[in-house]
Amino acid sequence: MTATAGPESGPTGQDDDRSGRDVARERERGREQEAVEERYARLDDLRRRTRAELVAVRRSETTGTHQNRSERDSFAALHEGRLAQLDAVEERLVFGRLDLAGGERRYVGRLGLADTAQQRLLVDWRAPASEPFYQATAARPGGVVRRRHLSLRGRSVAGLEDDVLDAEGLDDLGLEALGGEGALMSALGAQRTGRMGDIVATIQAEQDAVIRSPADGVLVVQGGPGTGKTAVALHRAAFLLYAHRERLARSGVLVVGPSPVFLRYIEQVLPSLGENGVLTSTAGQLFPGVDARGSDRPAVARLKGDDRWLEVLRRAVAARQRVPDRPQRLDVEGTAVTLTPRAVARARERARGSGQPHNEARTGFVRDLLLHLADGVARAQGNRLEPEDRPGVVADLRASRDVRVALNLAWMPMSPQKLVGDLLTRPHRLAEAAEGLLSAPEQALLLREPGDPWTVDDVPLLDEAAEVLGDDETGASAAAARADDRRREEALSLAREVLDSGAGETSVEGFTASAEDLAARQSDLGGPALTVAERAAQDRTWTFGHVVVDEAQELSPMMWRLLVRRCPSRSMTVVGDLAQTRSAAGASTWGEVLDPFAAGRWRLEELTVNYRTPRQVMDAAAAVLAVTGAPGRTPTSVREGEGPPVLTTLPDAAAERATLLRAVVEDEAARTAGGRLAVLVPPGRLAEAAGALGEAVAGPDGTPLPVATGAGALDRPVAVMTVAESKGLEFDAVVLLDPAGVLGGPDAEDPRAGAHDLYVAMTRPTQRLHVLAPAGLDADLAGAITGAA
Ligand SMILES: Nc1ncnc2c1ncn2[C@@H]1O[C@H](COP(=O)(O)OP(=O)(O)OP(=O)(O)O)[C@@H](O)[C@H]1O
Repeated sequence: MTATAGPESGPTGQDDDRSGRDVARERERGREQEAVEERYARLDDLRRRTRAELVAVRRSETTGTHQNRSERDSFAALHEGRLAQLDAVEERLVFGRLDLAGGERRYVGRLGLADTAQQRLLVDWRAPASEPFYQATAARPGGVVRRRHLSLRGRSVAGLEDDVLDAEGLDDLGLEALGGEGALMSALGAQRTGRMGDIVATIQAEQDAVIRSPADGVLVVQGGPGTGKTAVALHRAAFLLYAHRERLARSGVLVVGPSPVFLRYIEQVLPSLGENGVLTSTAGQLFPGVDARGSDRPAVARLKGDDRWLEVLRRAVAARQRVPDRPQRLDVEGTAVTLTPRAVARARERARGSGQPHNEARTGFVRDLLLHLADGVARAQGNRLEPEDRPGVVADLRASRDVRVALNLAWMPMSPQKLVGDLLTRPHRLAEAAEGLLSAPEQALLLREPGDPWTVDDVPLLDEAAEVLGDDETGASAAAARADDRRREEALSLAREVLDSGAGETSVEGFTASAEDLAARQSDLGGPALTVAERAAQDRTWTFGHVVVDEAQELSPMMWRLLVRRCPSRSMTVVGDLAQTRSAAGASTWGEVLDPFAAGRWRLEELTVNYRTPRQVMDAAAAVLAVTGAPGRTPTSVREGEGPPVLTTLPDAAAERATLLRAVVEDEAARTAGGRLAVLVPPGRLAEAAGALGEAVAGPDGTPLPVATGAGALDRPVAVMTVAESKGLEFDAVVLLDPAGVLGGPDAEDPRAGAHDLYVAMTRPTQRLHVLAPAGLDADLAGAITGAA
């Protein structure tokens, strides 16, 4: 049962004419306004106090020791962080109220607040006490009599909506079910802004169960388009940070998304939930120092994602540990010594036997051979090598060019970039490592020009190579990492002492300064105060407390290996939709992907309701999947739309095509006045579409509406992008150019990929889809698009 009291149901005439019910509603809204104001007043008060504390810390004298300065900077950073969190919750601070059977009333909001007497004013949406707000139903009220949604405009209560879960338990108010637009519907009907927003006020029960699911193991969230997978994954990250703050503040949370544009699309969600410390990254950015943007052709991507590469890389490294064919004469300060294959083979055997990675094992290899050669130098000079002479002789050997060259040829120190780069650009290197593993045609496919940029598909190869190679600074960075760990431990115990003294108190739930927060800052002794996320981004060996992977169906087995290295605890949230897989290296079942590294440790949850795409458009997208031979389970749309997609035939002549495209875009822009529009195209049509639309189209009132492609597209009213770029995004209206072109590419060998691309494109709009197709479109496909099939 739902009752609403919003502006539309408010007073319409003179006071005298108001029905008793209107008066009751108005009075109720007034009461809620008071409650809301009290909570904002408390928030303002906390902001003032935090600001004052920050000023005091900044002004405080320190005795000037390194430790004191560091402590002061850490507290300053902590207050700054808290202030940012308090500022982030301004909008819709309070959005719900629970009335419980025993008479208790709980306000639910974006953070927890208590008054000066420690009486609870507001419950954080993530706290257990808020759970019934999302979970209670009429069938299972769980002690909830009424759930109230409050909608705010600024700090004013603009509307109330009640779910009466237990009419028996209700008191005097007696709001009747008006069945008006609920909070959810109005959230879904709102115009898009180009950026994803949070959904705290309207999380649905099936989504809430996923968000609050325990942190351990791999949670796979499978769901069709628009089911809120991305929203749920981000809210889950915020929930886990709340529920496990101690642990996660120190180890960090990583969110992996499909593209830089997507990361920009979601960038405001976590900060708006008061969480700033999460590292977001594309798969192409997961190897520090490399920012891979492009992908390989599907056949190449599939090959690079294959775990045969483990053996290829192992062999490629082994091939850099070489025993010379014959003895070599080396000049050491005028003395000739001989390096025999036997000596090299023995040293290699021992170094390999150490079990260390290549670059680290090299230290032992070199030491062995230098000692061996030192004996040779002494013998050549007719002496016995005395222990005290050894360092001098070894220094001579190290200075000898001949010795350096010989040792490098036998065991070359190597970077991952060099190892993988050589394999991809030098046929003989690849052949030597891939013999019997990759066929000659496969090897030919992999080869590319030297100097070509790294691709996303190269990233897991680089990371795997780094594992086999180890540190190339002969252990220097490992030692640095160990020193770092030591500093972190020291900082942690210092932070605990500081907190034990009571200096970190706050009355904001969930914002309690933890020793880990402080330690995370303080361990940057001497350097700029890096956050955990910033440090993690620079460190390939960083292990995160939790990893969230969006669009996970696209990742190859090699990429999964990389992710597991970043999160050995396997506390992961993996969201995706197998029906949207476009990468040739991606998944067709979750078991196939997850069993190799998390057998028995992953669980599947499904989301079944599409909150984005209107019903008629979703039906058409499902029909398209069916006729293109890639049927899959599709979600049910929660909203009715204006109608099925419109299909218009494109003329043959280029100029006429451009005119039509422009006219359609201008018409759609007029209908979505102020909203966001996307023109989605197969890659081969990007230039044509961008050229036809130019820098702007005419807006409804004649003002120009800017058009953009690429990274800037999200901020413009009209975005022109390929279907691949539109993954995970949404727009009020979509104009889809050339569906057969989308279907025919990108991978002729894998028709599934084209069908899934078309499905992705068709499910991006929240309002309308207009398809423009060249003449001769397959009749079944046309029927499916227009809903006639
Ligand atoms: N409970 C909710 N309340 C309000 N809006 C919601 C809710 N759940 C989802 N949405 C909205 O629905 C839209 C789709 O959500 P989201 O992008 O997370 O879906 P998705 O499953 O990741 O989609 P896709 O796989 O197609 O990219 C977003 O605008 C999101 O804000």
